[in-house]
Amino acid sequence: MVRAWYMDEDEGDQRNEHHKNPPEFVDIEDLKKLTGCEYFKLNVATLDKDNTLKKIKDERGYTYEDEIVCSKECLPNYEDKLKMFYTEHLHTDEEIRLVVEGSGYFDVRDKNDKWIRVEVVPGDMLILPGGIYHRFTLDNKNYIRARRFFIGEPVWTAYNRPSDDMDCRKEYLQGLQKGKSVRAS
Ligand SMILES: CSCCC(=O)/C(O)=C/O
Ligand SMILES: [Fe+2]
Repeated sequence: MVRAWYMDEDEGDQRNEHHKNPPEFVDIEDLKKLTGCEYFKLNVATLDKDNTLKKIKDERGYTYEDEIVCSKECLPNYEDKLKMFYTEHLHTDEEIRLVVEGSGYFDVRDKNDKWIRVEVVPGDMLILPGGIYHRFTLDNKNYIRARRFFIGEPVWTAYNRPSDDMDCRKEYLQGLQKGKSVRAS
């Protein structure tokens, strides 16, 4: 099962786990309520043979798909990209990632603006709603390979915080208050 926890305030190495003392874990139902993030566990070995991924894609309208590899060797402008990923930002649309190899951390702000760290490993499909403030970092193993999905033509634009006046941000916050799942704007 995916692991998620509230982060400490330590400014040290972003690739460490950053647990509070004592650790405060967040289960998947609470993650959804607190952030609007959705999660599916898939079997990487049978991904293209079983119907689970296809069903999710069809139901959610994901028509675009590609793959990203984050490693020194494979990611052009590696250092700059990683800095960009770890700068708090939002997107107008969902950010959908399915990890197929390696691992990393997505940090998402909860409804009280606290950081929750979500550890992603192979088989984890994490869906961040449009309008949520978040960031991503590799862990100490420095490698992740993930499939990215999108509804229609992909838009990767990141809007750094503060972007509170954006419609997608306002809609996200309204949806969160009503306890609704928030999707793309
Ligand atoms: C594992 S995917 C790399 C991170 C990324 O694509 C992104 O947009 C972070 O916000
Ligand atoms: Fe992002």
